[in-house]
Amino acid sequence: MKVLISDPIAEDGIKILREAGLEVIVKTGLSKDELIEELKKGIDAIIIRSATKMTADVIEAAPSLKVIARAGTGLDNVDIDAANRKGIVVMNCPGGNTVSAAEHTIAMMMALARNIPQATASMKAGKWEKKKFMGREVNGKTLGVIGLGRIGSIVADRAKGLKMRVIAYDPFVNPEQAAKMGIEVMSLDELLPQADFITIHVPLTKETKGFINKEKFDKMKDGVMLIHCARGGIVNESDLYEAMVSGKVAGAALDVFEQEPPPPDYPLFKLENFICTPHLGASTLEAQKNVALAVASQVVDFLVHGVVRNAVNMPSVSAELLPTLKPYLKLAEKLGAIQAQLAEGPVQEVHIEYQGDVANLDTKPLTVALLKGLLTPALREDVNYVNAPIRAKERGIKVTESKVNTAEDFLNLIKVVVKFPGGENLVAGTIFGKKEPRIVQINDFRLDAIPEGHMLYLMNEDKPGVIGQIGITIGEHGLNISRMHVGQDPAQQANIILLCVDKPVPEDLLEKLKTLPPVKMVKPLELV
Ligand SMILES: NC(=O)C1=CN([C@@H]2O[C@H](COP(=O)(O)OP(=O)(O)OC[C@H]3O[C@@H](n4cnc5c(N)ncnc54)[C@H](O)[C@@H]3O)[C@@H](O)[C@H]2O)C=CC1
Ligand SMILES: O=C(O)CCC(=O)C(=O)O
Repeated sequence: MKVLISDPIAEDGIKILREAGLEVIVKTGLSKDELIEELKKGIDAIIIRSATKMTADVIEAAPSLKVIARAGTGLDNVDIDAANRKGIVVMNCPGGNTVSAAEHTIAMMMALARNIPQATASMKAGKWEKKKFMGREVNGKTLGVIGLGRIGSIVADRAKGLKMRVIAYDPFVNPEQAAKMGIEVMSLDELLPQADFITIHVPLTKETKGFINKEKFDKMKDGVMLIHCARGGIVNESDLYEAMVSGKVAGAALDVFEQEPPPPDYPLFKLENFICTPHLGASTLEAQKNVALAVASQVVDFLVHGVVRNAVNMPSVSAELLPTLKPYLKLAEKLGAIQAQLAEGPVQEVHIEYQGDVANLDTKPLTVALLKGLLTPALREDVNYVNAPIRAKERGIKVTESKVNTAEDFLNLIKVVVKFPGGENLVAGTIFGKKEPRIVQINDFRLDAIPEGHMLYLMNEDKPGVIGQIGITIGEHGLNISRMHVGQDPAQQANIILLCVDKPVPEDLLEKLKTLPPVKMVKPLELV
């Protein structure tokens, strides 16, 4: 078995791979064509960090590749859909570099506040510009943390040690749990004008791409300082440039960039109050040792022992059980994803009831798949089929399960109740035939819906002409409806409609649908 290491990892990891009898080829800094050539030489596993881009065409061109392993967290450089199509396992090792990334953030904040990089450059140029580099204390200042996950929480903890007031925006965290850490969770609109320093720790997703833009800079306090060590693309860098030139932002520290490395004429390089590092958040001896050891032992477990750990696209189930569990795993993950997208606030409790045939199976992997579906909209690649229960626990989500031998009107049923502040939702699904997942209940509404692709969930008054009105509005926005499921609740004189559409639902269509008088509620659901 051959392992290609295409980005530098610590020697300790390479040693583990060799000791397990694997042939290790270390070739870093490859161009795309060189990478494809290497992969064609019978490579079974590739170990990458952030520089190697595993795009669809690279993955397609790799004839024997079985696993893509990320020595670190972020998987935005891997086309997971392309890996799924080829049955390639994608794994990462989240957690190993968390402390390093958090410490780097604090280092950037202090360097920014005290002009350390600029003063170093000035002294090395033979100057002594004591007056020029007047700094600021962080003591007593407000730090706004956007994304209170693993890294954000450690940054918050360290900032409290520096006697800062810490406020946070993260719609998926439990505010009570954050309050125990002395962190006040609030809306972004409340956070932006209050923070003296803002630090970003969200993953790069469809929702967070370009998230920190002109509109957000305009709402920030005058003279705010921004630290960004999460992922390039979250901050709109040309809007940041404008905000710095105008003086709105007094200083910015970036570790990650829209383009890595940035082009030589990169505008932000021209600004004195801009400091930067070349994606060094995880570059410590400790983090690199942690992730190299973790990634190497995961690759050995997979190639030598057939055990999958920390995969983002495959659950850990034995080969014999997998065919029976597979349809239920898919259903459970979709139920979790629907619940996440319907919840009107951070999820606090999940109760899963397995009924009928499915109650007689090992339901542990199903609960894990469900939690993965539930947490993926918030955590993306940072949640996988192994760590989903831990991540749910970390976020203070109470998970309970029960089993019943009979399944109401079905042979099998998975019923999920999710509670969030001020409400709860029930979603139930079944497997029709041997493998077809169906959603059969949402709250009081009975229906029969195939959960897949881009969907729209609407609740409307049950009266003539409404469905036509909705259909016309969707058509006017250029979307094609491929399937429609209607559920009725005569008691409430209301319908729910689940529509499958051919592309993601644009914001303006959602806004337009909300203005139709019979429409009581509308939500997009992504079940790709
Ligand atoms: N600079 C570097 O070398 C490193 C960078 N990273 C980056 O840091 C990111 C964060 O890492 P972790 O803290 O381990 O991830 P995490 O998954 O523990 O935390 C991310 C947090 O962001 C929140 N979130 C998601 N979408 C949001 C939104 N739209 N608005 C507000 N909050 C949102 C989630 O609820 C979660 O609490 C990673 O995704 C990775 O891109 C990670 C390691 C090293
Ligand atoms: O491997 C690195 O240097 C970057 C780490 C990182 O960004 C991650 O783990 O998401």
